[in-house]
Amino acid sequence: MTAPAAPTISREEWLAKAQTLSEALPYMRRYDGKIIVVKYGGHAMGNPELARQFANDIVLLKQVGAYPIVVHGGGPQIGKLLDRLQIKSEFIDGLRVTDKDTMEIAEMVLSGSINKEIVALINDAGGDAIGLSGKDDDLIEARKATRTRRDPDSNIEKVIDLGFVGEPFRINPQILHKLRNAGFIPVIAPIGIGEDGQTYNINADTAAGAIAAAMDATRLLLLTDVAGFLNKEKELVPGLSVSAARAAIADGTASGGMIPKLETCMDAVVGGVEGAVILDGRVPHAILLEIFTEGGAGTLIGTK
Ligand SMILES: Nc1ncnc2c1ncn2[C@@H]1O[C@H](COP(=O)(O)OP(=O)(O)O)[C@@H](O)[C@H]1O
Ligand SMILES: CC(=O)N[C@@H](CCC(=O)OP(=O)(O)O)C(=O)O
Repeated sequence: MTAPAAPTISREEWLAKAQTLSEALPYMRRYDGKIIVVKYGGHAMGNPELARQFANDIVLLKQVGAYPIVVHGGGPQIGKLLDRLQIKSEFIDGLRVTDKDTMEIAEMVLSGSINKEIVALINDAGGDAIGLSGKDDDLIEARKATRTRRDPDSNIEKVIDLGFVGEPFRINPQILHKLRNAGFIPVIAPIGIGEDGQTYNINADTAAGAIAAAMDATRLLLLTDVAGFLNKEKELVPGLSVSAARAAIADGTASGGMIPKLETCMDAVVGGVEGAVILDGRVPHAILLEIFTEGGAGTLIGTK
């Protein structure tokens, strides 16, 4: 693709910007050579201006020497198409129960329209983005995920069938290293491939966490539509230990989509990622605020 035409700027305007840029540069070198996995949630994608800023920020990370990898969701967009087709959808612990028809729609939406929309946005911002799903070069090998529930009457633990919901069991990151060396920004749809060739629908947070751990990422950022993890009083919690995150799931403070987010962050930091952060994709330049400022943004899940 040809690079977008660069706008022109007057000498005076440029001098003002250059001053700010040269002052900001030392802070921006902080992630030089580091891998940052950014999960871009379906809810965070709604606003075109914020989407354009998101793409600019990803390109900026690349330009200051980091290797950004985007893993995207698209839950609301899958939901809309299912509604139009009058296919009912149910969530258990934040996971969409996925039958054969739902799997087909989820793959079309994730690997098709959404993946290409994000690729185009990043390319428009001047990056070299390339779209992949977990099927490309067997990037995400998955197997069937299950959840259990304790029956309150019998007190017996029952297995719940989620259909074609997958969980990653092996990441083959070679393609991501090759793309890094070639200067590309990967944009990954959370679709997995089973050993038997079955297609699996993977929660995008889970997919991002598995990629971050396999790539030894420095940061995993989960962009969503809330300020971060909120406590019972609905206040933002800036930092959470792994044990506190586990307790929040057990006592119900975290519910729905927050459950896979916290599970992902816990797995990522235990798996060696330095910091995993849940942050508000509705805030302008949320990624840059988190990456470059001392206090960061959102909720940081750490090992302590
Ligand atoms: N303790 C909590 N703090 C913040 N959000 C929570 C909490 N518990 C449940 N949630 C829900 O989790 C949602 C985020 O998950 P989800 O809808 O899956 O986002 P995304 O599409 O960005 O992945 C929030 O919008 C909120 O409704
Ligand atoms: C198994 C499962 O729940 N898969 C998700 C995949 C997309 C996703 O996770 O999108 P968000 O991050 O925007 O919610 C789904 O079908 O909605």
